Amino acid sequence: MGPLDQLLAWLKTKLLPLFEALFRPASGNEDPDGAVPVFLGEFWGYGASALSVLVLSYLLYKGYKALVASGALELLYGILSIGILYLIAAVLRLEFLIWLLDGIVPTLLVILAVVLQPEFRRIFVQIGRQGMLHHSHRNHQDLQVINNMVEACELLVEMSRGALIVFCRENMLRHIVRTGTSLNAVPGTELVVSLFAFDTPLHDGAIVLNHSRIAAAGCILPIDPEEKTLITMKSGTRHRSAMELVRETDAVVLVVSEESGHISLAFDGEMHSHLGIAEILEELDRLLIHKKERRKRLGLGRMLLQVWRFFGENNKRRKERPTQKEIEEGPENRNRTEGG
Ligand SMILES: Nc1ncnc2c1ncn2[C@@H]1O[C@H](COP(=O)(O)OP(=O)(O)OP(=O)(O)O)[C@@H](O)[C@H]1O
Repeated sequence: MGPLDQLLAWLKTKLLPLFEALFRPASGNEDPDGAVPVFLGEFWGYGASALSVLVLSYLLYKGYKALVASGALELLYGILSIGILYLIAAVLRLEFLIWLLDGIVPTLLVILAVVLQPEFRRIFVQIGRQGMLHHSHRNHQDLQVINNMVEACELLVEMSRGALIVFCRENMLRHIVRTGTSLNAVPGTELVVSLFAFDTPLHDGAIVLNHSRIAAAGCILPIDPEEKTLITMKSGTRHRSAMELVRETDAVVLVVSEESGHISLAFDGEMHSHLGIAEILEELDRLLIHKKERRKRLGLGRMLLQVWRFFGENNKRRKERPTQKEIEEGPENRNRTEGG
């Protein structure tokens, strides 16, 4: 008998009786299938209900997070409104309304499924990419790295170059990193400027930052060819791809426009253009740095200084910010108007 056979025989003699004992039905609480562990026998009824509630809560929580991250929260509000309407109709016994809703709701659901197909797609992409059992931890980014990236953006604006800088949060964006050239480099200002400022092979596409390292450069972000919202109609593919990424994932993206020299920040399904540098830094700090670290770093004095700087910059920006009319007219007309 070889050592493997000996091990198997030992496992059989030791473990089999243990398993049999474990899965024997509890006395007085006979389980017809005999599949309930004996030590759980007494509490199985409560345990099963608690487990179901836990699993359901977890699924609802994950579903809600996917909805928020996919920017399709309005969809949930719409469905909830119909549910509330139903409830009111049932409580007040509004027979006609109930009859009407009974007739309309199934058709409405079909129409919703067709019209909101892109939103549904995003929700499922979100769930698929994150995974239901994804461990929730915030991707750590250093304050220094954030400062470096914003500084690099400012330098690139001066050089009239564009850039796409993606910060990962919980989603590590492996599917995006795979499309580029792996770097695993320290994100220094000079390196990022060198990547985007010259027509080298890596200047096209995006860099992806993961745990305060540049995971890859030259990455391709997704683009929805059917996207036709106002922002995307006026923007080129760089801005559209950033929008699509923050709709599908929880990433935060810095976009430097080669054309206009604007630095925009995209996150949570929205693109924020016309932000001041202080506001961008403030937002990145809020979005990417762990709360505990921020609290530690920001003593009361520094926090007041930040608030002061934030509002100062905000006021200055508000004065400089173009009106909706000026945005629609475009930069050439604006300059002409300004010049008289
Ligand atoms: N899907 C994408 N993924 C990554 N990078 C992209 C993608 N689409 C475009 N880019 C980058 O954006 C660059 C400029 O694209 P385009 O001019 O269409 O965008 P834009 O939004 O008008 O930006 P800009 O205001 O800088 O001109 C491309 O050369 C490429 O480097």
